[in-house]
Amino acid sequence: MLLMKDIIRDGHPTLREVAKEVPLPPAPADIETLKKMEEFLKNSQDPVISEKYGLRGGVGLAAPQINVSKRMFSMRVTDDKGKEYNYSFINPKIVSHSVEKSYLSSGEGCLSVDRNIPGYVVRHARVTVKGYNAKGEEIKLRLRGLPAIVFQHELDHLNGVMFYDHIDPKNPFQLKEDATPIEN
Ligand SMILES: CC(C)(C)[C@H](NC(=O)Nc1cc(F)cc(F)c1)C(=O)N(CC(=O)NO)CC1CCCC1
Ligand SMILES: [Zn+2]
Repeated sequence: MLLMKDIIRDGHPTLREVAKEVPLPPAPADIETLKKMEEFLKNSQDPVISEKYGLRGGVGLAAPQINVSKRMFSMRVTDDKGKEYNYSFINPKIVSHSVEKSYLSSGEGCLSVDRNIPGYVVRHARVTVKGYNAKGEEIKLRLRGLPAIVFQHELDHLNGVMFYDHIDPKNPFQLKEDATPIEN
């Protein structure tokens, strides 16, 4: 099982690489990697297992964070209506997005960043996304709220972008046009 020691931290060059497209249908090794990422998120959200192994409660994990520079990530998050989004994406893309913006009112963190970085990360409020699952089937979803934020945060990792790249150090809590806060 993946542990926190398997997650590379800010400063590791892989986090700044543009990850490579995954050939389809996915190879067994890639499917195995995705399964381990899904398992990590599940374990990290389990009160007993996360406590026993010291896992931070993760809602998303991108392959570059375990030093695999490939375009895939897993997300495991519930929206404000209690709908679960447990998806692993291979070669994910945003195909369209809203003009409106939103942000986590508590700011963002990252499993690969061991310090608090205050500030708002303004993202698209709604995104239409597509990718492939571990079976190589196309997935197309419309996301909003926390699932939309998680998708965009994980996609950034595939492009070598960290959440704090979006924060203006001179005015970290500045809000461009009326962005909608997502409370958590
Ligand atoms: C880094 C950590 C704080 C563990 C973060 N968890 C998180 O934000 N949980 C959360 C947020 C809510 F808004 C409501 C709720 F119920 C739980 C996380 O997993 N990630 C994943 C990550 O680092 N992926 O690379 C960071 C999140 C920041 C915004 C989206 C993902
Ligand atoms: Zn992250």
